[in-house]
Amino acid sequence: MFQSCETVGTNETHDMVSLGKKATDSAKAVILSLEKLQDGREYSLPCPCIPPEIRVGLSDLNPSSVKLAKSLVEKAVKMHKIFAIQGPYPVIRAALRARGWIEQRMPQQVQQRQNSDSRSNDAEEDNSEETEKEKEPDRLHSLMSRLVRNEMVYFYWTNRRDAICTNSLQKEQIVNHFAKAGSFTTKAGLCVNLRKLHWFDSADPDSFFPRCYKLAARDEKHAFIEDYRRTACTSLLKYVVEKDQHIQWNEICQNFQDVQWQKKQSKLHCKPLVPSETVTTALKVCQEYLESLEHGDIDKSLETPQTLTQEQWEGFLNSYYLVAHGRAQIERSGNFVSSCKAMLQKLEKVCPQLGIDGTQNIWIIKPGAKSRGRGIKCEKRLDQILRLVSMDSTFIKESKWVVQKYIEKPFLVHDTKFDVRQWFLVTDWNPLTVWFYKKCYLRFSTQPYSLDTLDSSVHLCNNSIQKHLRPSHQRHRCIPAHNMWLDDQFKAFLASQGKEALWETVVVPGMKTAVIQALLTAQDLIESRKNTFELYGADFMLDFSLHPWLIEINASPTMAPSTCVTAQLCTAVQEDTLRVVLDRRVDRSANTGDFQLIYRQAAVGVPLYIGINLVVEGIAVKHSRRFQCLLPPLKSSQLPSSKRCGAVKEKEPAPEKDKPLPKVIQKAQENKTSNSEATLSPALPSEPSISRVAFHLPVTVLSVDGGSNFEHLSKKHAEVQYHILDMWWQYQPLEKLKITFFQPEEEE
Ligand SMILES: Nc1ncnc2c1ncn2[C@@H]1O[C@H](COP(=O)(O)OP(=O)(O)OP(=O)(O)O)[C@@H](O)[C@H]1O
Repeated sequence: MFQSCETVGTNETHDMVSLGKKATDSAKAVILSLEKLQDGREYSLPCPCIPPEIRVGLSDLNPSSVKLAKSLVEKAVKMHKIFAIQGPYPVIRAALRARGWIEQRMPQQVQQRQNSDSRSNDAEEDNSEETEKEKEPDRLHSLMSRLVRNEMVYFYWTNRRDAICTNSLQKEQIVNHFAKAGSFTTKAGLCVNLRKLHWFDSADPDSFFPRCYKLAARDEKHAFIEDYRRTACTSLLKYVVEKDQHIQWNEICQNFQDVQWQKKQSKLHCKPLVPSETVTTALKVCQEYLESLEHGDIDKSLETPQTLTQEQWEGFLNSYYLVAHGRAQIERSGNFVSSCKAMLQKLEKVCPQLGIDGTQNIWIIKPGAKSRGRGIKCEKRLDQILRLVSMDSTFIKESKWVVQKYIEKPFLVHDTKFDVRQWFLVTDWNPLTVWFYKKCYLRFSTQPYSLDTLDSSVHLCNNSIQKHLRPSHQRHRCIPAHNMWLDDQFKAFLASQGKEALWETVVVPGMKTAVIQALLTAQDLIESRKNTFELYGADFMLDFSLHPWLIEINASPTMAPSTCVTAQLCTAVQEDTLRVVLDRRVDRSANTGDFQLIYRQAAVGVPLYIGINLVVEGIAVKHSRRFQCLLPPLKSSQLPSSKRCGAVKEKEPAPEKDKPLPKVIQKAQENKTSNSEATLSPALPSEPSISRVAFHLPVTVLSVDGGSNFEHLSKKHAEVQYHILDMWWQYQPLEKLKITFFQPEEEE
């Protein structure tokens, strides 16, 4: 289970020693528990890390072993301790067995399917060696597995949700995947969902998630092109400012008769000159963008010509490429330095991502639902980006490609790029309950960071890519050959730079906030189920000021002990997950290891069910004859006395389609004002008939209190709104929902 490292520095050696010790300790613990087992005092079973000599072999299966197996099975069945695992998770298996659980083997096909699968998690990176070890027969466990083959499984750990049939799950069965998590565990899902953040939090997703577009959607493609062009403008301004600083520095060098500099200068003079209008155009576009953010463009008529025509944009981008990628010079660029600086300062206040943009306008193009760096490419020219996705044959089929702004100025360790793998655990979606792992690890690139090449070996830090590459000779020797660091090693590095405090004040809080915000935006879409939990692996990058940027969230993050770093941390995170989801169920004060509860929503009370499905109360819009309700009316006598009201106006029921519509009381009162309000009191949120509620109100909904996902509320007719109510009720039962209607203009 614990593999040796290719190169281990002092720290790693220490880690391995402690790991080795851990393994021996756990073997000793198992021997002890086996000894206890003989006395019949404690039930605990050997785990796969036990040396073969103490494993129970076939010859050991004498009548007394069989008797022992039977009694253990009997006890496990009585205590509902039967588990099943799909995928290479020896740590989970060992930890469950140590708790007295007995495994029911999953059918062979389910186990095999995992290997051929290529979904959006990165679990397939897991080493086959572990799987081989798993196959090593352990006769006593095999016997017990056979004995429990017809028992109900109480704990499933799989690396894919569809490995088990979730429809037939009993309430008390625990599973490690929620349904519909793709809304934030796929690149396209995260890209789309984070835009809804304003409904849940005042935070701006642009402050922690690099802007991202789904290229297959026409409007998104258009938005991307606009973004690309605007970024070319800001990048040009940055270039002018940085160039000036560079020249100033070179002048200092020149004073010291730096020959190297002179050589470079002469080379530079051979480069083409780009007209200074390129900079004035960029400044103009930026100015207009600033005005549009302040809605200064709102009164412009649609006929007002755009800043640049398509052809002018092409001309501008060509000049920009010559400067930023070809290192051409800009005519009299020195004259624009102060205006470029001033414009960038203004933009900084309103564009939270200006800091991660460099001068090159690089974007990273990712297939929507793949993992381990497959199909990812960095590009810097607009035409190349668009051509890449449109020419790729998979693009036509795969409508989920996303293009994301590349973080051009990451925080580097000894000039090497890295990203951070951070785990978190969700144990409930309603109320949302999130556990953050206190430990994480860094994954380095094998090559020194440079924007002169856009090769994956430099820019993608996935272990599945980097493990095949030989580390560059230029890379600093502090970075180990296995390309990983524990968070503690990074903290030590920060300390050496005088930045130690930033880990606790900037990096960790930033990662926690990003995780919570990503989950909040997905909450309404996830199928919540009690006795379900899910461990996720979020990837972050740090910018030059150590601010974390969320790159993606993986369901079923890899647990492969591929290096000494992952061997240590993946083992720990799996054991701690079981502490949270199993030990804490029976003892609220149980040790949760390195998991820290960081978010728990206030519990949402389920309204008392009083036999009524839905109550609509409120003040009808003026001219209530136009109020049409498609719900079947209740006869007055059917109403509870408190709800009977002379003003109730019963409408013709809508023709029934396939199933009976819910009972609804509609209570409306005439009102003299043109505004109107209605309060809806939902019944049990699980009541399926809620989804049939439909209102046809010729009104515009102005505001909704207590709501969550009301994206479409500005739409004119409330038919759209019933769809929203439908979604909302499923996940967030509220006692009251107040909707303010606006009286529309009278129809002719
Ligand atoms: N916007 C970005 N800016 C800079 N680097 C990025 C960006 N997005 C991704 N990367 C780099 O590319 C790598 C792969 O990206 P990403 O995690 O999105 O892909 P993946 O194939 O799902 O990887 P995994 O399965 O390991 O999570 C990241 O680990 C990171 O090093």
